[in-house]
Amino acid sequence: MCSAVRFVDAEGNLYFGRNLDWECGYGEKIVYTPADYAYQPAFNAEDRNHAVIGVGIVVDDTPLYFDCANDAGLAVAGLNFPGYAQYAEDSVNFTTNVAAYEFPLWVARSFTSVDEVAEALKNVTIVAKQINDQYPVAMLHWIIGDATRSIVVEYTASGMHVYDNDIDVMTNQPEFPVHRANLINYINCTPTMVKPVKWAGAELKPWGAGLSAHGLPGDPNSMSRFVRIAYANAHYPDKQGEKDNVTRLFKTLSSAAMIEGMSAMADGQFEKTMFTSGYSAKTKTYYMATYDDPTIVATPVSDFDATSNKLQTK
Ligand SMILES: C[C@H](CCC(=O)NCCS(=O)(=O)O)[C@H]1CC[C@H]2[C@@H]3[C@H](O)C[C@@H]4C[C@H](O)CC[C@]4(C)[C@H]3C[C@H](O)[C@]12C
Repeated sequence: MCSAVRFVDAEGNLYFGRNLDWECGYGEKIVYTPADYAYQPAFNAEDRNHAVIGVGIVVDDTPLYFDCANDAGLAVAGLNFPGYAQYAEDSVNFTTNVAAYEFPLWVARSFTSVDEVAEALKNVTIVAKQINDQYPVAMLHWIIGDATRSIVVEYTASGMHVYDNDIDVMTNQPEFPVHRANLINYINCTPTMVKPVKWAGAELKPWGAGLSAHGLPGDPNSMSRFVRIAYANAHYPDKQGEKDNVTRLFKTLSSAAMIEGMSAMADGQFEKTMFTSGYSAKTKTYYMATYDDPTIVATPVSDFDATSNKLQTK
């Protein structure tokens, strides 16, 4: 399972992050793609050369991002969507064809805003092409955010779907509209302190804080995590400054984190939050903490050589 969130600080700067929940890692690191890197799109997409930073692996000199952001403050994350995602088997004439493995890179290299991405996606085919035989096509959907808004991109048997994401979170299956509609089941949940009530002759007093959110789902399944992280994100008070907003990012994501032992996958292995990562557009910094080391490591874009044309990792 994975969960993602977007919000802005009191000055309107984007913060965007995700949990990567899986049974194992892929050797992922912070990967920096400088503007002058010679990106060769898999098909006919053009490269508009934004510098990109994010979490991923490098395969055949190509950055395969799990999540990333660019110098314009546009961020994207891929989350599992098996059973629903269905990409085109081959490229389609007169459309921009993008391989699923390069989708986050293509988004972050090419655009400066969510509006621009949404416009371009009207004529995009996402193709089920592998980068090589070692890596199967990952069946994903994506959340894309900037300082103004976020969208969810789902490519299914019925083609491309781009949803306005007015709740600014995402998890896994099912489709975004089902998650969004399911929130209505929880609109009774509020963060207010419950007042004592009288039932017959009895005065019933709350145990303490939190009772007004009774019914908020606590389990790790995707729909429950969506509700929980949406609730956390919607009610977190606005914060000033980098430190408090990075705290907000990691605390909000921790509300949907997977703890080893709570949830086994089909192969019997437990899922856990392998890492939590996120981007601050205010300071152009990528942050990351892993399951085994919760220390949040900050990697500013300025740590890399922007004048080089080589991929750089940390
Ligand atoms: C496993 C990750 C998704 C985690 C997630 O959503 N888990 C949910 C579990 S569940 O189904 O809901 O149970 C996804 C997110 C990004 C994916 C990676 C990126 O797409 C980049 C490459 C793409 C290649 O095609 C495959 C390897 C890969 C390196 C992918 C491996 C894996 O599929 C990743 C790491």
